[in-house]
Amino acid sequence: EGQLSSSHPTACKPKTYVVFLKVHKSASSTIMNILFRFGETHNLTFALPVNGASQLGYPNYFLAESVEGFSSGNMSDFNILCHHMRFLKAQVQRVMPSSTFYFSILRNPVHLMESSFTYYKGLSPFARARNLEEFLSQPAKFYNASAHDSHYAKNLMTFDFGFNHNANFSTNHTRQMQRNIEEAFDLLLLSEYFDESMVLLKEALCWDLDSVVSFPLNSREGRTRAALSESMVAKIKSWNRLDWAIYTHFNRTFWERVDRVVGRERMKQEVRALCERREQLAKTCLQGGGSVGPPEIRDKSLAPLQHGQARILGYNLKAGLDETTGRTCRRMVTPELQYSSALYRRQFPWKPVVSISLHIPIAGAGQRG
Ligand SMILES: Nc1ncnc2c1ncn2[C@@H]1O[C@H](COP(=O)(O)OS(=O)(=O)O)[C@@H](OP(=O)(O)O)[C@H]1O
Repeated sequence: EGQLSSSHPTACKPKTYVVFLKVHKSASSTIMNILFRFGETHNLTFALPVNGASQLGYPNYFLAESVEGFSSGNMSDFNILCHHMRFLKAQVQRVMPSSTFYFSILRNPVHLMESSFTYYKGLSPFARARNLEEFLSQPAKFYNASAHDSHYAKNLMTFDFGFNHNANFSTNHTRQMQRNIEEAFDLLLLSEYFDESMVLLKEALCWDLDSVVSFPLNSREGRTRAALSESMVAKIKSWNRLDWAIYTHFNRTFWERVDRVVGRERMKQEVRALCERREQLAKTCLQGGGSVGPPEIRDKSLAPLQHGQARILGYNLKAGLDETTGRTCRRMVTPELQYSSALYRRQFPWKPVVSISLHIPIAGAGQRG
């Protein structure tokens, strides 16, 4: 256990009321794992989707009633809300206390869309396009703005934050969105600067380094990643103009915050410490020290959901770990659906778990929770 903990004395008090808007395809599953572990090890209560579902009513707007225990009034003190939702603050505030810390993460829309295309290839906007290049050459041929799953193909971040992903671009409109997000959230992170983001997060939450160390989850194998030409990059930016405006704005405020809160020099040191800790844990926990493709995953309870044309990597744990180390390591590599079900069983042992439902809609099958 000594090998696994590194605690620093701190003057602040760790925050334990947290909302994380889990924006799709933005490293959000890795952050969710961090929150799951912190909540589980500190005995906190999660605002989990009703009936053990994997999302909070998505793609419909979030409703307090989609949280298990809320309607019945059996449960009134929720600490962490972090499953996929379409954000609606007024509803979230019905569940969470006013002192709650709100944060989310953004990703460069170019990479986000490339990831989304591969992962959601079966959905209606993408199903008929042979590849992303073909989709981008004639989006109008494939994209129907009123399709129930259209947001996966356009301005996905805008949609997840609760705005209209098909709205026309105007500077006024994007300013308004940025302002609304700024008012609703205490911290916006960036997937491209994941480690710097974790440093900002631990500072803001007053958590220690070990609480924010993670292994990347939900990562695709390199060969399912499409190369993007300059012209494709330009097309993705203009197709996702609202997302681009949000991303560039919060990219700027991110670095302003780094300068204000941490400073570049200390940031470098903190990131180094985080990387060292991750490498140390990888050596301790992981067979081969890193991720493996789906067929190589031996323990099927640790296999991540495979979807669309993406091949999602997973991990094998080293054999012979002692009990405490094994438990810590296992938590770090447990995929979202399995971990979420385990938390549901822990919180509602008397309720039957219906099934581990897919967290993505199937084309033509309507909306799923
Ligand atoms: N630590 C870290 N740093 C940077 N990027 C990371 C990290 N962890 C996960 N990822 C990448 O995030 C993508 C998956 O995002 P999500 O987990 O949000 O997807 S999902 O919407 O919940 O299915 C997925 O992107 P793609 O591989 O491009 O598909 C992951 O590789």
